[in-house]
Amino acid sequence: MINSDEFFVKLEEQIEKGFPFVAYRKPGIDENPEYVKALLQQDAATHKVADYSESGFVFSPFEVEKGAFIIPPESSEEIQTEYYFEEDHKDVKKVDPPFPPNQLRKQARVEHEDLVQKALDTIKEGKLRKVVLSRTESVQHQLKVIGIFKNMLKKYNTAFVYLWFHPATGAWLGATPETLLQVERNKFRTMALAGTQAFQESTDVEWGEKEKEEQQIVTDAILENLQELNSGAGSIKASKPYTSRAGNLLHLRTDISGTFHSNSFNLHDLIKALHPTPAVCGLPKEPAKKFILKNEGYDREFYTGFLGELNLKTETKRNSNRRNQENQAYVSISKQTSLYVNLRCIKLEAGVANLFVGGGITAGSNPSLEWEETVNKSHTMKAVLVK
Ligand SMILES: C=C(O[C@H]1C=CC=C(C(=O)O)[C@@H]1O)C(=O)O
Repeated sequence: MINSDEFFVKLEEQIEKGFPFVAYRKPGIDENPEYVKALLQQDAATHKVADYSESGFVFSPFEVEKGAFIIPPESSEEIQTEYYFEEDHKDVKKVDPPFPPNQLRKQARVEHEDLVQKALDTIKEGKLRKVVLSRTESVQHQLKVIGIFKNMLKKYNTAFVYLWFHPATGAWLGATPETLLQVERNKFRTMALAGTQAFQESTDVEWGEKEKEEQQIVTDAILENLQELNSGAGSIKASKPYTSRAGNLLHLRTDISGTFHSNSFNLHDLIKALHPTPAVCGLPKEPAKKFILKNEGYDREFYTGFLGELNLKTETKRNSNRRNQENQAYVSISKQTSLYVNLRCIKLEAGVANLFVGGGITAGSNPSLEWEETVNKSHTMKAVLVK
């Protein structure tokens, strides 16, 4: 454990040297949200994932076939610090930087609404049931990359918060509420997260039919894909859908977990079965992906890809006996995979932050409400770009 000033200086030094690194904090109060970890690669080499038997921190684009990056622990220094979430930072201010100019915003609105309308027409023709459509927005920012990362850590304690830097990808940051996959031995967990409304003081809210359906499509598709993969072996459980908060937003969420018989378990197959879920792509998967690539009109790059620890050896210290006066601790070492969907993310370029926002379109969608939803989602990122 090093102090946080030293930790952030080390990240800055990596950027100066042009060496890849990732710094991140996992979500959840019971999983020590105050620990921020980093893997600092000791050279500028590019490592790519071949078959997911590798170990390290993986960073995959939406189109996995373009190749996922990995930072391997054996070429990296691992550091850790404590950095606290600040209660008084948790309200997400509606920050609206004066950029892009109004004219461009109007144009962006028209373009997004036209795109949604095109999806609605395709849904009506029966070619798609759901498609997730997104856009990117460029915003000027006053803070340096480390300052933006600190803001994310302070504001979003229930998200997976990260800063990734690689000379081949540039700097990406995010605070994502969505787990793609967690695996320990032959147990796994995932979630179906979809449906959005603005948070207004309470998580005890009603959901419309459109949001319920949009989320149910994600749950059903995940369960179906997992069952096919598992061919009846082991068990898969799903919770009831419930409301989950992510900054200034609320989503509908179903937790899914299961076990595989160890001999039928292959991490790569599991990832292929899940990514991209209809929470970021659509249903049926292939036509939805084609629609996105053909019509969105920009390259998603790493937005709606996934990232996180892959087969990473993790030490957990536990007290062997709480009443033991000597407070003896034992260390258990396990291989962990914790992957998250890259949502609510920013790609930083000199002076400009590119934000990525999208939403699920089904037969019940309304183009202007879909635009509003992307605007609401953009506040998650805009709020960390200012002092
Ligand atoms: C695609 C995004 O969110 C997904 C995750 C949660 C809720 C969503 C929705 O309500 O449409 C999206 O499926 C995004 O934030 O850019």
